[in-house]
Amino acid sequence: MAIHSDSLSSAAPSERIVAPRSASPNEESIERALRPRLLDEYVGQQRVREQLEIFIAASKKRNESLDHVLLFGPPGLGKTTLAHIVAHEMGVQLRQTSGPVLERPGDLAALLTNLERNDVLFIDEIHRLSPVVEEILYPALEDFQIDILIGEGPAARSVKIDLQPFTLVGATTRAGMLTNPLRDRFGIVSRLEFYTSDDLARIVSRSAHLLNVAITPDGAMEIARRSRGTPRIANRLLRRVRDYAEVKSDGRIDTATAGAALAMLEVDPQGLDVMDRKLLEAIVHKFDGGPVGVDSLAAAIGEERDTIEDVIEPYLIQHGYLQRTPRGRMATQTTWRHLGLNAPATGSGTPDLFD
Ligand SMILES: Nc1ncnc2c1ncn2[C@@H]1O[C@H](COP(=O)(O)OP(=O)(O)OP(=O)(O)O)[C@@H](O)[C@H]1O
Ligand SMILES: [Mg+2]
Repeated sequence: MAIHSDSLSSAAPSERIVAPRSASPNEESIERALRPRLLDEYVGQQRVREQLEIFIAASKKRNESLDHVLLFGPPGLGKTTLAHIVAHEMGVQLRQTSGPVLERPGDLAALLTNLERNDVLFIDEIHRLSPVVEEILYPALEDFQIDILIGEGPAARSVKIDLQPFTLVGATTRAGMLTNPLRDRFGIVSRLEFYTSDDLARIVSRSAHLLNVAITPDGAMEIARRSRGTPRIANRLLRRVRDYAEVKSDGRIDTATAGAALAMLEVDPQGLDVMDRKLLEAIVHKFDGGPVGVDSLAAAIGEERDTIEDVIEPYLIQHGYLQRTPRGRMATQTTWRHLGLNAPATGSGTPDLFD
């Protein structure tokens, strides 16, 4: 199966300015610098924030580890950020790993046995844990114990090891790909939503402040509106707009500079970028508006299926540009209009549900 986290960074020619995945080590270090450290600084996601605030306060009061937390939602919405915040608010250390990195049961056992009381173990891309590693995790999550096999062949015996109580924070873009036994072991399951423009404008202003960039509230809103509901994209657009403003004017970002810079970056006023338009145009022009299966679509635009499903599609579906039906993906009236086309009359493949 394709590894979606790599598909974008390796696909330099089609690297999207609004691709939510972090593209480079350089960007990662900037992300770290912009990452809020406390729940209070974490903008938006009010429901998730309120829940965590209560559960964290209660566990601290009882001096217990926080219940295991599953965070899911599209890339760039703040899952890693939230995992770090949980550890910070709990006043404990965070150990970080990811599903594909944990190849053998011993890898996980080593991590688990090194945890200190109430620590947070953060497993990113937890849907990609191998079944043998997942097996080790079950008793660890339930009873803070692991069973490991020592020796080989007939002399092999299983030994129980007690662990310190800890909190697993799992993150995934695909909650549907988690096995039921694993999902059932999370006491707190939080779904992150796309951010509103107001929330993103606050994030842009905060980041601008940290980066020492002068920006007007309107300029921040202009960037926010075109960020596909995603803080990672908002921060990335902010940096590119800053470059533009420094070269083309006095460095200050207002509506006009933001608009001009974003137009240059081919992010349209609705925040859709080249890849979004390519996908929508393929459905409309090559498949008469659909329905078209995701594999055919992937082949038509030269993208991985996973990238379409994880990265491109969720936002388009939520904003009514795309409809997912049992027979495949379909363009909507909004899509035709967005591409400056007249939608075909009802009955020719485009649902009229949206008008
Ligand atoms: N609620 C928030 N408030 C302020 N900034 C945020 C928020 N959420 C995310 N960010 C910013 O967006 C960037 C990306 O967030 P993060 O790395 O946590 O996303 P993610 O959900 O883990 O993505 P992925 O699925 O790719 O791992 C962070 O560096 C942070 O600066
Ligand atoms: Mg992450």
